[in-house]
Amino acid sequence: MNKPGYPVILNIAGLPVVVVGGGTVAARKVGKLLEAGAQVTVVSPDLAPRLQEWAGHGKIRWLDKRFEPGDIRGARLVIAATNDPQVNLAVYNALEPYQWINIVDRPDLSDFVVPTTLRRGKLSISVSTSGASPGLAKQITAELAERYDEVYADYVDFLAQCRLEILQHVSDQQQRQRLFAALLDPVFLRLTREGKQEERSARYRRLLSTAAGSPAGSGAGSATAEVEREAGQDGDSDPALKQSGQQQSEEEI
Ligand SMILES: C[C@@]1(CC(=O)O)C2=NC(=C\c3[nH]c(c(CCC(=O)O)c3CC(=O)O)Cc3[nH]c(c(CC(=O)O)c3CCC(=O)O)/C=C3\N/C(=C\2)[C@@H](CCC(=O)O)[C@]3(C)CC(=O)O)/[C@H]1CCC(=O)O
Ligand SMILES: NC(=O)c1ccc[n+]([C@@H]2O[C@H](COP(=O)([O-])OP(=O)(O)OC[C@H]3O[C@@H](n4cnc5c(N)ncnc54)[C@H](O)[C@@H]3O)[C@@H](O)[C@H]2O)c1
Repeated sequence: MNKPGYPVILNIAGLPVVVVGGGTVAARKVGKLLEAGAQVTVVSPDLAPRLQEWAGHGKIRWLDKRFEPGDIRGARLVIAATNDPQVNLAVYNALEPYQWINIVDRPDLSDFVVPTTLRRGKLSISVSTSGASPGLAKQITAELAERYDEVYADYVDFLAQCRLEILQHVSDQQQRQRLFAALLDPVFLRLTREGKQEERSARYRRLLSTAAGSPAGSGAGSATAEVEREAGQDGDSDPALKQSGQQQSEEEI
């Protein structure tokens, strides 16, 4: 890869992936593939302990043999992860045009490289140096792990739920954008961190009722009321918010 590449999150669930090699690096790649729900086959005359465990539990298919070109037939993704550059090159040469390959010792020939990824529920933070320094990518991810801690999993679920409700029930575009921006007020993260889910929810309802009351929101008023009815809560409208119609900072709310 000479260019920075095109970052994506692949939906690989249920699709066949072949990993050639059964060492430490192969085990790391397989771990991420299993998290994504891929159907993994490992081709190798031996397996690292984690791979042995997965094979023992039927989580991966193991072909106990040295690589041959027919082993990658039908795979959507292929990972060449042996410690023998000639074998890795042989895997590359066996590819069909529709197959995408990651060669762990040849980023220059690879169709894709794997970033480090920090996961917090639905939040994924991936870091890549495009092969320049995988160690640095790992270090930066460790720093981000402190800043974006486990609380973010619940916080992102909350944002997703609110966003879905707003998309379903608020038809006015400007009104939606204002609500989405207001949802990102740090107060919602703080309340999540403090375990105050009820207060968080009340504030969200207040935000909705404010939107319903503001002049720009008049077109969305009934829809917003519908969201509140469904949630079984009254909108506790906040006059300060109603007046400004702007996103409020944590101090202002
Ligand atoms: C991010 C991560 C994801 C993963 O593998 O899941 C990943 N490498 C990780 C760790 C790591 N890799 C290496 C070290 C030792 C320190 C060092 O050398 O820096 C460490 C650190 C450690 O292990 O602690 C050595 C290394 N890596 C590559 C080569 C070959 C070469 O460069 O030619 C060599 C030299 C081998 C040799 O000695 O000859 C190549 C690749 N490694 C990549 C990904 C891709 C580019 C990623 C990017 O920069 O964006 C790329 C191009 C291809 C690919 O594998 O996709 C994972 C972090 C997992 C985590 O978060 O824990
Ligand atoms: N991309 C990365 O993140 C990264 C990190 C470190 C090292 N590396 C590179 O990855 C290579 C593998 O590292 P490792 O620590 O997993 O090595 P390892 O020695 O632990 O494992 C190598 C595996 O390849 C298998 N193998 C060898 N020949 C084979 C063949 N013909 N067919 C099938 N399987 C075969 C071995 O049986 C073994 O299971 C290293 O040589 C290095 O070049 C890449």
